Amino acid sequence: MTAQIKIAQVSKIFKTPGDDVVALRDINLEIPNGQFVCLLGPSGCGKSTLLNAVAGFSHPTSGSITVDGSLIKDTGPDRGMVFQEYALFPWMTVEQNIAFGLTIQKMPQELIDSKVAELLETLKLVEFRKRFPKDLSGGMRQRVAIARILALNSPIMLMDEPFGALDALTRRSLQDELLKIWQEHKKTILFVTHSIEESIYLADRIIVLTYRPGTVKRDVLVDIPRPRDPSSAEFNALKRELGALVMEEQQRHQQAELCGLSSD
Ligand SMILES: Nc1ncnc2c1ncn2[C@@H]1O[C@H](COP(=O)(O)OP(=O)(O)OP(=O)(O)O)[C@@H](O)[C@H]1O
Repeated sequence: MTAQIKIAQVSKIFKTPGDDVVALRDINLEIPNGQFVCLLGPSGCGKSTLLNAVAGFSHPTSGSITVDGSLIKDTGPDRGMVFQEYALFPWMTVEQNIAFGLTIQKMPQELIDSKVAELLETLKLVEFRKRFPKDLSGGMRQRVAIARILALNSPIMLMDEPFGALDALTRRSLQDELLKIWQEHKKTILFVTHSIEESIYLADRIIVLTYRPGTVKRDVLVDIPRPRDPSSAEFNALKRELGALVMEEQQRHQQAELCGLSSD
């Protein structure tokens, strides 16, 4: 399956009692099939707002988002979302959580069973299949969340800081698994992070956003062969370059907060 996301002149304004918050302004992005794209920027620059608009959870105030030429009006099976907070059903076991979307689609039971068995294998969850989410570590829960999205076979995976709450080792091992899955299943991935290192480790392309309003500050193609070595010179050169860009936005954020405080 193939997909292409086209974001054209997208702006998003949140109306609040005090003020209007311009979260995104005139975002233009074209994401080809199979590209791994990271949205990078400090807190509040609109990363989640943009991802939610692509997911169809909320609508842009102006502009349009299309997938394969069709306007996004709602959520859809072509776009699977993985959140930071492991959105699993607590009353279902691991295998029931993974099977959920397929059951809803009324897939024949033998097909569901074989699909779930394959995903349990891929995500190294076989021995945990009868457990409930509360009896799993954060890393395990996130594996289940990823398996659940893969079960639906969405050509596009939308991921909102999925590894943000994990320790460094678990995070690296899930990043490696995600890269493997992405290469094997040829997904298009839009991945939100505020970790510069994570974005360089994972992405084909990094979109740095400005702080309020969120606009595209830099569109960077990452031309480093995989597997990428975070201690290599080219990795560190890019890290410094992106670090300077993100820092500028971080400072704008702090200044905006200080101005807000002094006007209180
Ligand atoms: N429902 C809402 N109502 C009002 N303002 C909102 C709403 N949702 C987001 N915002 C504002 O829009 C801006 C962008 O928020 P968003 O959550 O997209 O940023 P982010 O880059 O994902 O940040 P973080 O990394 O902290 O999640 C922020 O200033 C935020 O306060």
